[in-house]
Amino acid sequence: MDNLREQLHYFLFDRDGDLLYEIGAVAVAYGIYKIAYIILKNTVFHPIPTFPYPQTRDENFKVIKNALEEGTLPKIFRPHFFPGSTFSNFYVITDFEIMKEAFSKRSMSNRQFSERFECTIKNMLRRKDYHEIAKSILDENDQLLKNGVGNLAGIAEGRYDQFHKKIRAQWHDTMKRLVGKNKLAEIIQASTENVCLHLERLGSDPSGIDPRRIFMNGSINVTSGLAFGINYDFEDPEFLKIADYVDSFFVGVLHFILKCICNNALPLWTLIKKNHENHEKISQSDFYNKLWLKTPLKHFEDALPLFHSYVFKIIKEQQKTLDPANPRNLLDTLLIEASRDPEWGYFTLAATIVALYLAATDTLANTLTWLSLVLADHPEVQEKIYEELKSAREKDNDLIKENCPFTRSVLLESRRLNPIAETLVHVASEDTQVKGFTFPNNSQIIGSLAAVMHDPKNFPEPSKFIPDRFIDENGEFVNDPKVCGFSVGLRNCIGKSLAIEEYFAFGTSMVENFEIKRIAGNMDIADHPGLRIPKDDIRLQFIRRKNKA
Ligand code: HEM
Repeated sequence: MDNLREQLHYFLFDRDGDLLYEIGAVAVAYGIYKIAYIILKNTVFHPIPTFPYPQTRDENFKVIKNALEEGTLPKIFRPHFFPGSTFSNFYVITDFEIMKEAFSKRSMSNRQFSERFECTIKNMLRRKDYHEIAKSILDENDQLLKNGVGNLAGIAEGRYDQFHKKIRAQWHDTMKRLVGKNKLAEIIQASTENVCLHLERLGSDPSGIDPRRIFMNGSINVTSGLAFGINYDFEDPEFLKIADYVDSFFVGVLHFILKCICNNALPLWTLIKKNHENHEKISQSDFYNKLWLKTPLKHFEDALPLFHSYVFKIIKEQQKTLDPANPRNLLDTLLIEASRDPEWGYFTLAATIVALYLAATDTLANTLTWLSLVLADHPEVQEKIYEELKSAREKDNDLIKENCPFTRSVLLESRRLNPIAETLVHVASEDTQVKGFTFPNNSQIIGSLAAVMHDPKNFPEPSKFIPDRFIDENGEFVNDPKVCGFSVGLRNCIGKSLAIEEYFAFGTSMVENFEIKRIAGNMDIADHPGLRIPKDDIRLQFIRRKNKA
């Protein structure tokens, strides 16, 4: 013991040399070792390679396509958006089987949502006097008002938990009920007629139009039909208001998501704002809001109370005639649920309906716009569809899908050739094994649907438009699940079957009623940060057919 004490004394005080220097040297060596360890672990020894994944969809698609052609696209990779992402826990899956297995797991079916996300939303609601708005419209004794804001994770947010499953179940129940009563077909038919009316009015102009706005309106109207049972005329001032809210949301939604991500990712939590007399705490969210104040984020945050107020007014109206035994539309179903489940607060309910408007609009409008472009380039395909629809109608005036194999093949091929979106971000809620690889807890995962649909292993000559790609030797249409534009698994697109119905109805009426000609633009992809969509210089002419089918 004495020996040890002596040795320590010698080491610290008696020998030559500067102790601080030595401690410093050890610390630096340890630091270098740690950095080298992290770099090597995340590069050379990481089981998943990094790969470029540009932000804008035009660049992104180019990179993915090239890699698929060269056979160099990894089945899973970590995107290098910027150098630091080598160390991030972000993954992109490009292989269909891996994606299917991953997204069928509950632990891989969450969205990003956290206490900080909730705070961002709460702060926004506070700034907008949201509670006062709801109070001024809804009745004082309204159960919805008593429930408060409710669960802040709407239909496209939050964990894959009991509440999320309930929302999905209620949506699908409503759909089934409406299909059973033939209501859904009526709603879509009414919108289809409106779409054709406007294509004729505006699209016959020889200089052509970008038809997106008309398709967007068609989709907005279907959502209004489902949610509230209202079929608007596209020029109705109430309808124009909704279309305006939807537009404002699109201008700002990416900024809002960016703000939530910054809030979630950065360590900064509360700042102290000093003003002359007192110290006031401001949250990180308020701080970013000040930075973003004059940007499109403002459009988003300003549109939110307006859009929600609109929903509150309809709620108040609809409650007067609500029959709990006989829900007429989605809003009725949700109001009945809110009367027994306090998680359904006024924010949850309005946000769910607004999310459906948003999710349904841009996606479907651009899918239809790609279809119109493809058809414009292939007049012979238009004619073949036209003839098929004509004879299908002769058999049965209601268009029975089974009688239209070629049409269905073309519709599916256009969706395959022109995928609109990748999946939203999925978040792992625990370490999860998928085909031998462990996605760590909290990792974020995107499924590249474009990669699956353009992989030559899944679809030979994937860049070619092959109209009868999905017709078998007996002339029957055969669906292929690898055309997976609605994603796969537990968190796939909730509106998939509705979108397919709308796409069929709008697409077939377009060909039955018009010859489509391209006047300007091409198939180039816009430099959009979220969706893979045509550029806005496209112009198409819709010439009314003389012998309508
Ligand atoms: C052609 C049209 C559409 C396409 C290509 C499309 C595609 C997608 C995709 C790729 C996702 C992400 C799935 C994932 O992260 O795994 C999604 C989610 C979603 N879609 Fe669609 N969609 C379309 C139309 C619609 C329609 C018409 C509605 C509703 C009326 C809708 C409602 C939603 C909702 C609510 C989500 C979020 C689901 C969740 O987080 O649980 N979509 N959609």
